[in-house]
Amino acid sequence: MEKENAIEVAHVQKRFGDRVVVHDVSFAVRQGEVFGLLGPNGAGKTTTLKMITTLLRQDGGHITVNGFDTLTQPQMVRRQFGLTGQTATIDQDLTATENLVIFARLNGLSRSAARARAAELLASFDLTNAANQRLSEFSGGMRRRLDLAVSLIGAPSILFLDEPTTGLDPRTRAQMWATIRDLVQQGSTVVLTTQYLEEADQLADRIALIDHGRMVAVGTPSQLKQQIGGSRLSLEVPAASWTTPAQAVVQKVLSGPVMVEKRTVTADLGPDGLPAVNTILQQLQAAGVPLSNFAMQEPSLDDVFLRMTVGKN
Ligand SMILES: Nc1ncnc2c1ncn2[C@@H]1O[C@H](COP(=O)(O)OP(=O)(O)OP(=O)(O)O)[C@@H](O)[C@H]1O
Repeated sequence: MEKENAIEVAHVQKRFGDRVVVHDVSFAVRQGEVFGLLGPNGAGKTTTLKMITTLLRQDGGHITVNGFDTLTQPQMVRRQFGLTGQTATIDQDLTATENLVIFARLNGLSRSAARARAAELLASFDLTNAANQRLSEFSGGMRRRLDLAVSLIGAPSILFLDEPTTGLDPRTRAQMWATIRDLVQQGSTVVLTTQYLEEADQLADRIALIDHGRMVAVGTPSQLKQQIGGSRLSLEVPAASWTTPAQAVVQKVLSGPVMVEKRTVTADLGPDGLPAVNTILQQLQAAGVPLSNFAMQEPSLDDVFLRMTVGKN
């Protein structure tokens, strides 16, 4: 059976004064997936997230979260999710346990249930040893993990992570990724915004690419990569004199442009893919063109990002 979408955003628009910062954006987030909102600075990611989480009202279009409308049922919508990126709401002078207990009590848990939930979350975020440490003594990575723990107190089915690993070192970032993957394994739906393409590539099942308030593309990381031309073929010949015959063979098989730089011939494979590579290799052999190196490279999300977005004016 087809699962209901966790979030539906339909033709949403947002203006600040006369300036339209989100134009007719539509997408759906499926239950249990990690959905990445990606785009350059000022693209409208945070504004979109704020509308979904009822912190801002859209000027046009509809948004539902687990079937509840953000404009007419905002309280029901708020019960569906946890939100991180709100470290400001955490008290620096209190310990990790005290902070978690306060949030758990605010979520309606009894004193003993709140303490139990705090201990459970500290354990799952590897913070048990820091349970009685004040947050002012926490490192950036520990704080980020506690922030995520706080957002999970109410066991939400949807989690919004606004740039969850900005400013973290590579090891701590990898730990956060593992934590997020665990949450998804347990059935959570995650929407994350990120500036890190690698993060989107690592975590997101699907990505919406936003630029200047418009949706530029939506799809799995590999669909987005294919949209900008599929894999790239790169052939290196042992001497510069071989580049012309090698280029001629590649040009005969592929329709797009073939580039030559020193002893290397490169071209986008386009939709022809592997069969074209086979033909090229056979024809090179038949023409007696030797190769010193051969590579096929998938475009990176960086390539997608750079080709599909313009960024700030
Ligand atoms: N309250 C506001 N009033 C006026 N303009 C705003 C307001 N909030 C955001 N904007 C503008 O809307 C545009 C989109 O901002 P938004 O914060 O959604 O972008 P973003 O994609 O999250 O960018 P970043 O990656 O830099 O966080 C920006 O040009 C921003 O200056």
